[in-house]
Amino acid sequence: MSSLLQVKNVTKRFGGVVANRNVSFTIDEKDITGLIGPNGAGKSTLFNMVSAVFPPSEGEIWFENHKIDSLPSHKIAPMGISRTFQNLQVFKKMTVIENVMVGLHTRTTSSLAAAAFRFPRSRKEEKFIYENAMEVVNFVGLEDILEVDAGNLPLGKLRLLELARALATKPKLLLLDEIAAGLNHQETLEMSDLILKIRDQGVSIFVVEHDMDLVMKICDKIIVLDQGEKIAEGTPKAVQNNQRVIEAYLGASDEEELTV
Ligand SMILES: Nc1ncnc2c1ncn2[C@@H]1O[C@H](COP(=O)(O)OP(=O)(O)OP(=O)(O)O)[C@@H](O)[C@H]1O
Repeated sequence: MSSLLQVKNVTKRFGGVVANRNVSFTIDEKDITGLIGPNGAGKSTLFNMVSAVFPPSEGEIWFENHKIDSLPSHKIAPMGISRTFQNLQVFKKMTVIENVMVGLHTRTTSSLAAAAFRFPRSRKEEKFIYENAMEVVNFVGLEDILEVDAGNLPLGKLRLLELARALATKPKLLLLDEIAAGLNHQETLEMSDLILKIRDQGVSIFVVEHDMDLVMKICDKIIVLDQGEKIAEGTPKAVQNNQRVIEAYLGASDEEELTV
């Protein structure tokens, strides 16, 4: 199996705070890779660097044959990297289908102005965008609420909409930022199945997640951070039995649990 993404000796400093120190790992094709660690371990910082929210202070990030660590986020989306946000980036006054269609504009060439004036070329693009949006809406199971405003949706449906928006650009690498946060048990199970279904379509997935049940169930490989450093990497079982990992979680707050 070849690696799709390589994180090489990445360090991130915020002033005097070292949020990540010398972290290296790879994400392999068609794998689900999880990123876990106690509060403040540096998960969000690492995730944000992989999705080009900000660059590392030191080290490199490679996607396929491209060095992406100093690219802006709008440049990595067309390369095939897409992410969801824990704090949901949906437009509340737009319908479900409109939200997904807006997400697809990054992949088309006409400007928004051209789309607004409905030039012939943009009409063709609009059809393309609509059909692609419908495909992902069906895939995540939101087809019955196409015309409902996002602002009227419960959290479970909003998380599916956020996922649909990220999937619409047909990523090779999908980054999921706490996609199960706030979901009930049944919704979390459905989300796990959906993530596995996405992987079965050939997409590599990188998840940062507090829900250990979900992580242990779906991940092929887990990276564990503690105080900014990678302390373990391996299968869910290996990581769960790793002494350093157990100690890191035992030293963490009561909210954090490694057991499943
Ligand atoms: N913009 C920033 N400026 C200064 N310090 C930061 C910034 N972002 C993160 N940090 C610090 O970097 C460290 C790692 O934070 P980070 O949010 O990446 O951890 P985390 O594992 O995602 O935590 P949590 O599970 O609580 O979300 C923390 O000490 C945090 O206070």
